[in-house]
Amino acid sequence: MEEKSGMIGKWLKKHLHLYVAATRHNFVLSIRDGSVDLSNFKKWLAQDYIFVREFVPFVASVMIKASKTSDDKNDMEAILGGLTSLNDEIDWFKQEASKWSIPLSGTIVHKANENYCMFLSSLMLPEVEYAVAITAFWAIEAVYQESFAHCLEEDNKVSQELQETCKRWGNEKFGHYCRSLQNIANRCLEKAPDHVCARAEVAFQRVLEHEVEFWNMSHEGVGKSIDIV
Ligand SMILES: Cc1ncc(CNC=O)c(N)n1
Repeated sequence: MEEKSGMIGKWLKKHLHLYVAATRHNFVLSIRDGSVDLSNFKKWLAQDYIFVREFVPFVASVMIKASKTSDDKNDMEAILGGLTSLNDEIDWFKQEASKWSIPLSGTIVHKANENYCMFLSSLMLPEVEYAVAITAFWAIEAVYQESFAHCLEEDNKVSQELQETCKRWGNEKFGHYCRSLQNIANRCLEKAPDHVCARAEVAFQRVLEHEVEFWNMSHEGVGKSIDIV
């Protein structure tokens, strides 16, 4: 009998080092302690805008899988809620980019970003089970929620101009949303056959690895990027 925290609770313990690497990355800690280099922040913002635009069809594909396979109609509605908030999010990125005068069009896609987006595409394939897709979706959201909630803890030294970014993902409402995704994923995993659970666990680890690479990229030069026409 799985303990209350379910399969994901077990994986969070088993892969704690990777989860901490993704949610307490030096880039995140530098935002929290106010030492972040603004040029690194701007690099991250421009790349994340590209990522979120690729994330939208991925979330739509999870919603389609939910509509086809889930036994609980709330799943699709929860995922639809996430999709609609991404609509506001893209507008927010455009406003932030103009505030920082970051030209969004023509941004060179960094290799780590391109790899992450290719991973998202692989999860959109119809043969990828819903339990695998919803686990990856939860993990992607949870990494940002945990990272930016950490930045908002008391005794943080986040600069005034970065407060809004931290609040975007670090707020309690998004935290509640991530917990609802976690519950949906756990319910799916409880019912999934072992080989599907194994695939979901691998997807969870891959998300964490890609998130670490994504944070790393804001430290490196743009050298390792490629042109996407
Ligand atoms: C690289 C990455 N991972 C997770 C998120 C959070 N989800 C949508 O906003 C994000 N924006 N970017």
